Amino acid sequence: EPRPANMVYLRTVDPTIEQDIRYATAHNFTGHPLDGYEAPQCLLSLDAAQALARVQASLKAQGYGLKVFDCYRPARAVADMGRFATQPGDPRKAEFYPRVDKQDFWHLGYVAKVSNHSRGNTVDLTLIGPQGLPADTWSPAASQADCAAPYGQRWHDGAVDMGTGFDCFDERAHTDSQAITATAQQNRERLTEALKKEGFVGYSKEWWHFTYAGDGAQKAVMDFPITAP
Ligand SMILES: C[C@@H](N)C(=O)N[C@H](C)C(=O)O
Ligand SMILES: [Zn+2]
Repeated sequence: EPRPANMVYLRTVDPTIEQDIRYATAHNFTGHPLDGYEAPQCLLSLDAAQALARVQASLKAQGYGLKVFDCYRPARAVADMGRFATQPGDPRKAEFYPRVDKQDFWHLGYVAKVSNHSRGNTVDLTLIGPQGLPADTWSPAASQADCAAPYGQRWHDGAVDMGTGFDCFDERAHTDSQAITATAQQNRERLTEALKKEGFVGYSKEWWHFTYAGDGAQKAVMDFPITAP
């Protein structure tokens, strides 16, 4: 399956949006790079990428910015997540899902059987800002800190305090959670408001997950691999 012409590299639309494509690395809830991520690149539909660039511009005017963790996700990567749940081993449980069994990700709403990410209009992202601690450099030997631990104690991804880390499968990651600090609640609101103005719809179970609804039509699921430009 070739890459459709309307699926573009976000870097070519807005090189100022930071990228840390976790599923191209082992620093994600499965502990391995996912099938189909041959390069750490954010691909999105042109409409979604241009809308995200407008969000970035509006956040920059406020002294903030975006960092994306996942964009287009090949269907084979979604299948890889499904296989992970059926196989023994939890190499990254202590960081990403210390209070949840991996078999429960689907019914709890943390992972989709068919993901909108595979339609090219959905993005996982966070907010960069002046109060953010500098990003740590990850290696497989890095110790695992609970993704819902207080801001100073969990993995520093370069973002401001969002209440939890990315892909933290925990009730504190629910967008409207009251079990996080007032600062983290304000940061979630700033991120959500900026995205909403440009047509992105959030997700109640994951503060980082947004789908661009501005172009209306439901898109087809795709499975071409993510490769270097
Ligand atoms: C796995 C997580 N990053 C995510 O995107 N979850 C939603 C529900 C999905 O899989 O589409
Ligand atoms: Zn997502």
